[in-house]
Order: sequence, then structure tokens, then C-alpha cells
Amino acid sequence: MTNADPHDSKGLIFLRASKSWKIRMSHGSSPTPLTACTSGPLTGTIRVPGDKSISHRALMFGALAVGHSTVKGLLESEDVLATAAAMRAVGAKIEKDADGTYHIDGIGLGSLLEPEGVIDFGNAGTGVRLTMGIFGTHDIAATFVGDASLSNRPMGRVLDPLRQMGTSVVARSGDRLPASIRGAKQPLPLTYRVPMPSAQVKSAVLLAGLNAPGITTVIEPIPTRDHTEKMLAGFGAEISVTLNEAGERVIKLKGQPELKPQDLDVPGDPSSAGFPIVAALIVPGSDVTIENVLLNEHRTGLITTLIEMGGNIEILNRRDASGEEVGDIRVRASQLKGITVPAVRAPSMIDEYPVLAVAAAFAEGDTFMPGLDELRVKESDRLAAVARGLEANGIPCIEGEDCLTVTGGANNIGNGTVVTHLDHRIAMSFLVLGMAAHKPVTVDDGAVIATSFPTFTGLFSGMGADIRNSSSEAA
Ligand SMILES: O=C(O)C1=C[C@@H](OP(=O)(O)O)[C@@H](O)[C@H](O)C1
Ligand SMILES: C=C(OP(=O)(O)O)C(=O)O
Repeated sequence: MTNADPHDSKGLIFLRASKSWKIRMSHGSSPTPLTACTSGPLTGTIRVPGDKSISHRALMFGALAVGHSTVKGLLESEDVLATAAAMRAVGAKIEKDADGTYHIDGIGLGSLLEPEGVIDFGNAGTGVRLTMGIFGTHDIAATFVGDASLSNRPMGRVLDPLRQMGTSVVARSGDRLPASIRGAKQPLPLTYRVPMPSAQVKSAVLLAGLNAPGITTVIEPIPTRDHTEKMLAGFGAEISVTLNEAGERVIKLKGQPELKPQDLDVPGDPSSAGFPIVAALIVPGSDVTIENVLLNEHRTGLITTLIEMGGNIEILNRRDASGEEVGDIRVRASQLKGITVPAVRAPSMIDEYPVLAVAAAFAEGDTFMPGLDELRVKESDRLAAVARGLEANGIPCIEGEDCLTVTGGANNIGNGTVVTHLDHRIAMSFLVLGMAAHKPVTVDDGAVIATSFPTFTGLFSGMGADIRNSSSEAA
């Protein structure tokens, strides 16, 4: 079966076991423990790398357009480079010039070539789910694999609506990776109410709708990041967003447009900016400015929350950059106080809860964070990973089913080793903890940081942080 045609008699694809593919259980050949020691003050004016959500989409939409797009400021992290490889595998030409600008020669919607090998998305949930949406309505077959973290994450949330549009799927039990799809020959447009607050699910359905005739409608009861809608409009798709009587967002996309190439400039990632923002608040005497950060209203929940907690955060030089608001963020060390974070805010700061939990460890009193069910299905079960990391470092917390309470102000915190579970945000958050803790904090694998923020340690060392490679120290 493995070497035969990948379709069985019912037209479904069987997983082809690739000899060269082996599930990645740790990041790289051996994990790289890192230790952060009491640091600071942190000072300087910095830039964080380009936004991950916009970077994935820039490569995808550039690949689907007819003609030549350019992308400046693309995030060159492992997740985004996996998306570039996937787009190359279906025929797009993607090259970087000497100035760091990416050039994409799009293959055009409807013209994707069948990939020759398996598509390895490593750690990237956004990459694999949005790409499944694109491929799902093209008449091609593809097999998706990922590392141990991605292989444990639910794919049914995108595969279910794709099945309704005509995509055939064979996946591991529970709709986990590896998964093979055969895109619909005659895709059906769909009206779909997104059952959980997920920009990835919304986007996968819209991207599948791109190559379906007629109108695909996505109803979004709880608003999530809107980069897909905004960028598709920028690439020339006919897309509208209205509110229905229940106040839900209704997104309508007309299928089979000719997407026009664009010249894009990716602003700094607010999720990555969360790390220097929290570090500057909790390391005494710090004063840090982060320039050119995306301030899209669906992404700024952490900043709103930290200001409510008493953080001295100023937004300077607000401006429009290619249809998105950006600004510079000045942060000075502050005494924070515990608050209740409104559950409705969760989608606008969903990736920032681990680092918010670290900020909460330095606040006066309790910080209560409800509405966190989606944290259970990220790169790790982030609710559990954060709680175990805090406990390992002497910080009192209570992990609920879908909520977390952190009690700030404990004495003598640190001295723990945090298990990162292939989760870049757990690694970075606990290194930030170590910068302000009384004793060093170690994360068992710092190499995972390359998923989203490859310049993290260099940037922090430049501001005055003391981060050490614990494996080389031990040697
Ligand atoms: O659409 C996107 O670019 C993303 C959506 C979010 O995931 P969910 O849609 O699963 O909430 C977020 O956690 C992820 O880092 C990026
Ligand atoms: C959840 C994240 O990413 P993804 O779902 O793309 O793996 C993240 O970057 O925190």
C-alpha cells in the first residue's frame, strides 16, 4: 500500500510513510537548556521581528496571486519558513534578496501543483491549518506532518468544514497529524459558524472558499484577529464584513477572484513584543522602547491588561502602515497590581497569557484569568505548563479547568527548571521570569524559541539581560 497510488477505491488517500520523516520529539538533535539570572535594569530602543500571523499570510497570498509580490520585514522563524517551503512545494517561487526583501512569483489561485513529498510544518499550527484550507479546494493530494507538539493538536476543527466543502481526508485518530487530504475537484462554497474563537479556523474556511465558486460565508460569534480578511481585501478579493442582529461578525467572500500581487511591509509582532514589555515592567529600573509594533485592536489585549494592572506603558507615534495601525511602545518598570482579566479579552491576547502569568507573579495580590480553554490546545497545554512552571519556581497559583489565578509577591522565587514541551512561548515567558526572580530560572529547551522569535536571546542580552546556555556551562 505504501508505494502504491495514494488513493484507495473510494478516492481517499492513504498515508504514505516517508522513510526520511521521523517525528521530532525534542527541538533539534538535543535540547538546549537556557538559564536567565537576575538582570538589569533593561534599557534601550529595540525592534522585534515581523508579525508571525501576517508573515504566514503574506507568503500564502503572494503564492496565490498572479504575478510578483514583495515582502519586507518577513519573520524568518521556523514556523514561517515552513510555510514558505509549503508554498514552494505547490509551485510558487520565493526568494530573498541581499536587502532581506522576499520576492514571490505567485502561481495563481486554481493552478497549484501537487507537492512531490510530504509537507512538514514542524511546530506551526497556523501554517498547517491555513495551508490545509488552501489545498483543500484544489484538485491535488498532499500529506502533512509535524513535530510531536503539532501531531498532538486537533486538526478536526479545520478538517470538518473542509470535508463539508468536498475535501477527502485520512488522518490519524482524533484528526491528528499525520494527515493526508485530496482536495475537492468541484468544491462547494460553505456557510460556517466557527464553533470556537479561532482565527485559524475562520481563515482556513475563507482560504478554502477562495477556490470554490459562489459565496463562502463565515459567521464569527467571538471576534478574532482579522488579518485574513484585511489582507485578502488588499490582494483584491471581494470580501465583506458585517454584523448580524446577534452582533456576530459575518464575513462573505466571493470565490475564484484573481488575486493581485502586493508589496507588503510586515510590522513588528505584538506577541513577541509582549516579552520585552513584561520584562521591562518587572525588572527594576528598566526603560525600554519597542519600535514599529502592530497595534491591530484584535492583538493588543496584553497592553490593555498591563495598563489596567498599573504598568507604565506609553504608545508613541501611532501611525498607519499599509492599512494596519502601528506604533512605538515605551515601557518603564512599574509596581503592578492584580486584576481580573475579562474573559472576552482572551482572543486579543491568546498567545500572551504565559507571559501575563509571569507579570502577575510580581503584582500585588491575585490576578484571575478566566476564559482560557483554548490554551489547552496550543503548542503545549499552556494552562498546565504555565502552572507547573510557576510552581517549580515557588509562585502560588491555582489551575482551574479553563482559568488560572496567580498570587503575586512571593519571596525567594526562582531556582526551578521549567519543562517547555516544545512550546516557544513557555520557554520565553520563563526566561523573562528569571530576569526578575530572586534566583535563576532554567528552561529545559531554549531551541524552541526559533519557532517565532529567533533573535530573542541576542535582543535581550543587548538590553542587559543575563541569559546563559546552561548545557555549555555544565560542560
Ligand atoms: O491565525 C493566526 O495567525 C493565529 C491564531 C491563533 O490561533 P487560534 O486560531 O488557534 O486561536 C494564535 O494562537 C496563533 O498564534 C496565530
Ligand atoms: C499558538 C501559536 O502558534 P501556532 O498555533 O501557529 O502554532 C503561538 O505562536 O503561540
